[in-house]
Amino acid sequence: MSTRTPLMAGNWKSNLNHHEAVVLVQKLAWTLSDKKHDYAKSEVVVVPPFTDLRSVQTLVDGDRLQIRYGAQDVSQHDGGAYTGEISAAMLAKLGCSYVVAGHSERREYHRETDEIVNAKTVKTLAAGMTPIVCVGEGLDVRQAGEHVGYTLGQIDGSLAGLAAEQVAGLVIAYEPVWAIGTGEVATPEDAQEVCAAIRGRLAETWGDDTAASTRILYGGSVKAANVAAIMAKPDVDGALVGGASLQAEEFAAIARFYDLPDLSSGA
Ligand SMILES: O=C[C@H](O)COP(=O)(O)O
Repeated sequence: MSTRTPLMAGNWKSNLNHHEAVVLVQKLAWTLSDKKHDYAKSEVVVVPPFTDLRSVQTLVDGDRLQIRYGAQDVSQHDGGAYTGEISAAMLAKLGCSYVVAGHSERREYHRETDEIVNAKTVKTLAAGMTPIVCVGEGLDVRQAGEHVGYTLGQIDGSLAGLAAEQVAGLVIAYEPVWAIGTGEVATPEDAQEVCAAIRGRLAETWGDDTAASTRILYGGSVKAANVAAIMAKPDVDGALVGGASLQAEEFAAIARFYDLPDLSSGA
């Protein structure tokens, strides 16, 4: 039986100022508390913009919330003369538990290569935080039937040179680009196919024990209405949620996937 604690991470992207961030985290915490959310059944993480992190830290620490938080990106450099960059040490000091590395929007709009994602992953680990390394194919690759090989190539490049214990502790998010923000959700079988292939590649490269420990998330138009069916798949350990994480009730329901019916089975 899997010992991987499910993880629900809400990537707010470039949404919500620091006042709005406080309101959303308060509502989320209250909703989860009201429903007696079991954090052992799913870990809940918010990933706000950099400008919100200090406010979220103050709220989480002050109210001793069990919600964790992370950053959407990190510099590949240690600090110094890199205007606009935020170093891993700065994020660790703010109490971040997680850092997203190589989200498809960074890969596409900021030309982040696997080498850059690898450097960011290494910096995140060195600073004592957990990387959420994103991979996933675009529509053209999917239509060509090359989605598995393409995604495994991103895994090889993004995780190159890491030790087995580092890979065991990090998180991978499989996000098919064609399903992000489009309302077009991959089927649970689509998600399982690629997540299982990723776990297989981890086993080949770092061994079975490592592969059994690494958490693999699915991302792309996840909502309360579809999360239970996706989470029923054996190699899917959680979700990286975009739009639906901006609404406290909806994200709380996603976090509580274990109480939702799996609508795909007709339940
Ligand atoms: O990081 C989150 C993903 O890009 C998914 O976004 P979405 O849930 O809005 O499709």
